[in-house]
Parts: sequence; structure tokens; C-alpha cells
Amino acid sequence: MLQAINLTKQYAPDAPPALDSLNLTVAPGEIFCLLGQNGAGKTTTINLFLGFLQPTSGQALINGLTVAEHPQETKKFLAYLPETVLLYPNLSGLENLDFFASLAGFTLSTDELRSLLVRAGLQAEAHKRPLGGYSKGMRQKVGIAIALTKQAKVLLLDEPTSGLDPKASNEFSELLTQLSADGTAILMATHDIFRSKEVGTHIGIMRAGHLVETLPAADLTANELEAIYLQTV
Ligand SMILES: Nc1ncnc2c1ncn2[C@@H]1O[C@H](COP(=O)(O)OP(=O)(O)OP(=O)(O)O)[C@@H](O)[C@H]1O
Repeated sequence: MLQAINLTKQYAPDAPPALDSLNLTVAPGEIFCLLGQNGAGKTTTINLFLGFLQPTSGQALINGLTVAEHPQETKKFLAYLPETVLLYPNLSGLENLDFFASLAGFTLSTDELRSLLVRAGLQAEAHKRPLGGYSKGMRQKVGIAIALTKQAKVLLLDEPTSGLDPKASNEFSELLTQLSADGTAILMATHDIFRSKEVGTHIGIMRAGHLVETLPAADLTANELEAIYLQTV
């Protein structure tokens, strides 16, 4: 479970807060999609949960532990997928996964590594090819497989489907739905209103550091969500 309590971040004393008193809870099995224009504070929110940033005030909690006070313990519950996953181009997908899994403390057999790549949607014929020849969507799938390795209780995603084609994006949504059904709490920053509606259980709309709307996704059509978004930002 993931919780923000009056979470605030001001990058400079004379600047307005990039995030202002955010209150948010993402329970196991929920997918909370954060929408908002460029600069609204979505990445700042994710970076506070990751412990990459210290809050100016308020708290980011993961499974009841404050990230600022328990940076190592909270990271054990987390997996993170950024917009662009940084991997080694000369290694294959399989070798990249093996390397990052071992960095995270997991020793997996080739069969286990392959089944994680398949679960992430990467076709078997690509597993042994150098990653330098992969498309963005294929690299993103290796990133997903790395995140799956940790069997994390909380998944943080920052525009993970940006640049993916509709089929890859759809497969990604299906995977998120499966993970949430297994009890993972998911927070995803995105610009994709349609996917948010498809995959999200809750939709939050941010404007200038404030979470101005929180909506249950089931109550809305994608068109209604788009109309609310356009009125809000
Ligand atoms: N390291 C930083 N130093 C100073 N200001 C920053 C820093 N990072 C972000 N900001 C500012 O904080 C505000 C929120 O930025 P943030 O990256 O969280 O927005 P975002 O909603 O993720 O935007 P995008 O959709 O473009 O990714 C912006 O005004 C941005 O300029």
C-alpha cells in the first residue's frame, strides 16, 4: 500500500511548490493513474515515493513506512519503470534481465528468466538478440520483466507507455491488470487518458502541484474523462 500525507515538495525557497499537500492512498489491487499537463508534479510525486527526493514537508509511506526514514526497507517493496529504461545495448534481453535480477539479489535459471520475458510480452526469438537492435517497446518489455523479478507489492510507473504502439500499449495494460489482480498497488503517471480509463481503478488529475480531482474510473467513459480533464487542467 502506498500513501501520501500532506506530501509537499518545493525545489527552491522562492519557487512555488512543485507538489502541494498531496493526500493519496493506493491500496493493494488498485491502479491509480495520475494525469496532468507537463510540469503538474507527477514525476515529483513518483520520485518522492522512490526516495530520489526528500519532501519539504509531509510524508510518503510505503506499507506504512515513511520513505524518508526507511529508504532501504521501502525500496524492497517497490519496482519502478521509467519512461525510458536504461539497459546495456551489447547484451541480449536475457543477459540484461539476468544482470539486473542479480543486482536485485535474485539468481534465476535461464528458464525462469525466459518465462519472465515471455510474461512481459517479449517474443522468444528476441531473447538472445543484442538489445541494441530492439524497438522501444521491446526494451520496455525487458524493463517490465526486471520489475516482475522483484515480485514487488508496489509498482511505480512514469509514462511507461509513451512511444509504444497501440498493441504493445494494450498488452502492457493487460499485464498491469493481472498484477493488480494479484494484489499489487500501482501508481502510474501518464498522458494517456484512454489507457487510464481502460486500466485504472482511480484517476487523479493534477494541476500546478495540486491533485484537483480523484475519480473512480468505472464511473466514466473515456470521453467523459477527457472532458473533465480538459476542464480541469
Ligand atoms: N530538479 C528540479 N529542480 C527544480 N524544479 C524542478 C525539478 N524537477 C521538477 N521541477 C519543477 O517542478 C514542477 C513539476 O515537475 P514534474 O517533473 O514533477 O512534472 P510532471 O507532471 O511530471 O511533468 P511531465 O508531464 O512533463 O513529465 C515543474 O514546474 C518543474 O519545472
